[in-house]
Amino acid sequence: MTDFPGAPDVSDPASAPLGGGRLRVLAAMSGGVDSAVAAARVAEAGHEVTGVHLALSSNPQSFRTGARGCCTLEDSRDARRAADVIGIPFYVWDLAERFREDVIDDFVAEYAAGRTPNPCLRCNEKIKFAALLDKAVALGFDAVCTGHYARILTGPDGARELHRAVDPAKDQSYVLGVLDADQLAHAMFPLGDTPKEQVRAEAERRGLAVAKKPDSHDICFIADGDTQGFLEQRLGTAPGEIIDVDGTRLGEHSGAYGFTIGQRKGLRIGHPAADGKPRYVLDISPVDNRVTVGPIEALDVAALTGIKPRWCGERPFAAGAYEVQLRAHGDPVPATAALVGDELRVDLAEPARGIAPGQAAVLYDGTRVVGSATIASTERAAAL
Ligand SMILES: Nc1ncnc2c1ncn2[C@@H]1O[C@H](COP(=O)(O)OP(=O)(O)OP(=O)(O)O)[C@@H](O)[C@H]1O
Repeated sequence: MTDFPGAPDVSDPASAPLGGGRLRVLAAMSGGVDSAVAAARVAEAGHEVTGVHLALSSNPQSFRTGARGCCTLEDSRDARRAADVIGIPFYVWDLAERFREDVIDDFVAEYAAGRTPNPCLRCNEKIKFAALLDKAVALGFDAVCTGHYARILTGPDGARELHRAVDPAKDQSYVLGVLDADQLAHAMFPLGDTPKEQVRAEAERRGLAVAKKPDSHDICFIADGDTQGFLEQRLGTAPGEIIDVDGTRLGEHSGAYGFTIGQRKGLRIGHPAADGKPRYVLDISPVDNRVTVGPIEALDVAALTGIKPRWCGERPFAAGAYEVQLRAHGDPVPATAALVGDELRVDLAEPARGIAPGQAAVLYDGTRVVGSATIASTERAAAL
């Protein structure tokens, strides 16, 4: 039915969440090349596709700083033009209020609490596969299709499973690890089998004007990339101390929230540490507004506890050996994982460096995403 590998065919059960045949699919179109090609593939495979762009900023012009953020007016126009080329109906839905509450306010609150959130994961959890999917299902759509790089495969028992994309540089399964079985049953990721360069070439062949549009950067609502400035605008300044692991005062900061575990650059340390070695952020304490720094080896973590564990797909979790990924672009680490009460305990087979509370610990069994939990605390590999 289609020339493109990974395109969901109407006769392929893995692409047919609700029993097969021609599906009514809502394609989430950001105005970028990935979601345009994803929508085109699903339409070409014979499904009935409607495009929707989400307006996620209440002031889209404010995102226009030259860098590519999300949902500028230009993005919305690009998405509409792509829908026209594909030949599908297109709408803009305003989810700015939900996005502000569930993603931006949460992002600010997490930093204020000394944690390092992942807003893309939060957006998938609360916006794309909650608010958007709920609305889609209520309107009679069978599935939501996005340009995420991940694969949905059918396991030996017939259950749908989330897997890493074949292009490791583009794999987004980490930020989709929060999806439960029901959300997975209504999701389509048609690009998971294709390297990004092929997606661009395909966009060109299909006459999509976004073929050469640059990729969006990490945090779409901070278009200039200045997270520190963004947080300072919302949280103000709160001068406090930077102290060494032994309690020595080394300098000061203008707000503990501006730091991330493992950070080295941007530390205003007035006095060198006693051992003369460079210092890295080890701990952020919003209660006493203190940032603790130490030598690089103090960042090595041997174990962690994750809260709010979620299992991706239908298979129940079983304690055992897995790989765990601890940040969006990090390498997976061999580990054993078990539930202790309602928390996930993960013991790493080798120490991992700079693990920040607030990030997700995503468990993998080979390429399959098993589930995820939010890192709440870590245990150092060696005593200082
Ligand atoms: N404003 C939006 N409106 C509708 N869908 C969106 C929007 N932003 C993101 N998405 C959907 O979520 C997917 C993943 O978002 P992400 O920000 O990672 O985009 P991306 O990988 O740069 O893809 P694209 O090239 O389509 O922008 C997109 O491919 C798209 O399907």
